[in-house]
Amino acid sequence: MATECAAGPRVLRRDEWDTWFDNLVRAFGGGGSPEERELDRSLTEFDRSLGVWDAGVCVGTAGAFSFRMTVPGGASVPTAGVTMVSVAPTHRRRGVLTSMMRRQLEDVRSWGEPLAALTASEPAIYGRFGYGAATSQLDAEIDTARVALSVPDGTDSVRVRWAAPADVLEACEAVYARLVPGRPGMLARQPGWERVALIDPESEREGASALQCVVAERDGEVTGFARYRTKLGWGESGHDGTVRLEDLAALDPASEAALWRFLFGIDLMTTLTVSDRPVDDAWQYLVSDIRRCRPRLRDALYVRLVDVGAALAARTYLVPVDVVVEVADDFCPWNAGRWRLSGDAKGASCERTRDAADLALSVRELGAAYLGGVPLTALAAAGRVRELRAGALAEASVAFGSAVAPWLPHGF
Ligand SMILES: CC(=O)SCCNC(=O)CCNC(=O)[C@H](O)C(C)(C)COP(=O)(O)OP(=O)(O)OC[C@H]1O[C@@H](n2cnc3c(N)ncnc32)[C@H](O)[C@@H]1OP(=O)(O)O
Repeated sequence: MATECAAGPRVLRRDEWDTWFDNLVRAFGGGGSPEERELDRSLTEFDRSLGVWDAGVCVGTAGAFSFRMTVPGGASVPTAGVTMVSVAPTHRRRGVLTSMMRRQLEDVRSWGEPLAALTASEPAIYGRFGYGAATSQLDAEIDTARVALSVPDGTDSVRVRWAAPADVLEACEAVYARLVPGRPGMLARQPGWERVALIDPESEREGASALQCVVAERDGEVTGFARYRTKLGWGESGHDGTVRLEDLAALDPASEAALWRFLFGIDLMTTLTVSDRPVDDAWQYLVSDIRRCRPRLRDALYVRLVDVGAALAARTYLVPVDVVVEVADDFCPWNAGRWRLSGDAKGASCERTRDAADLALSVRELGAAYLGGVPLTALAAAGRVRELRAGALAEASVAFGSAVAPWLPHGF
């Protein structure tokens, strides 16, 4: 009965983790390998995890990793990485999730973290809690037998070397760390998270090989890496294998191109599948036939401004902007009202004001636009942003942009 959960969400104790996690596994329909379970246990931040209990049985789970996320301008902003959300099938649609989201956002605010972010199992769930879809991911299925790649000057000076993923992890992490400040949405690596990339249970491979790795090197220095799998296939006309890219990062265009050239050219493979890539990923501009790459977009990172003033002041703006925004936020009423945002490419301030509003929007739209991946003009065209002073929409929309597409390289 709903009344038995009246105590509401409370912080998870260490000795409760197994039953708490079992609820999560059941809610997701089962699955997961022992390796992944142990990794999830080690990454759980107990004092930031909530459970709901009914007559001694766990019926609700939610966690909030302590991440730092890059925002436009390059600042690394404390961000609650909302995760492991589940409600027992026996207790759904009674407000258990709502109670956890309410408690969690109050906690995040009290920790002084201006942002919360998540990837959603279903896009319909989190808008009501003020999360906006802020990034898209690019997926593609590239016909490498027919699509050619033209690489930039300097590519031949990059050496591509095979390596066991664990042996080069440190060098790959160094590449990742150098890229983090340059792209909104990227997360600074927290201790333990480097292991996520190496978890490779056979049960999750779907018939493909174990994880492979190549590094790009110039003058003995690692300048990029790609992790991938191969799956051999034979059709009536011969080989028909697939390369499945898991992860790729590079510090310069030639290293990037060298890695893509390697992936396009593996013998016996005719398809390269890529997923979770940034929408401005470089390979799209190297290929001879983008149509045969079958690119697709999907919603990826959802962002919630937990403290509107601090969040808007933490990023920079592509062009000078001075606007008053009227924010609606029923779920976190401390954000509601008018804010004057003044900023440029060097910095910004965002303070409460009694001045007349130039734009009106909900905190969900602000979350969608925050990383610069969704134009305010597009949201206005959908009726989600209202312009109250002529010219304010164009001014703010350009200012909120990002020179580099925001991207979350991995889920959490
Ligand atoms: C960040 C992450 O971890 S994402 C993972 C989320 N978890 C899952 O997908 C696991 C499987 N699903 C579940 O565990 C549950 O269905 C949950 C967590 C999605 C929802 O939990 P519930 O306790 O049923 O949600 P709650 O009762 O608070 O619902 C609040 C509102 O959201 C709506 N809602 C809840 N789930 C969904 C959904 N999947 N799709 C659409 N609407 C939904 C409800 O209808 C309700 O709407 P209302 O306020 O208009 O009445």
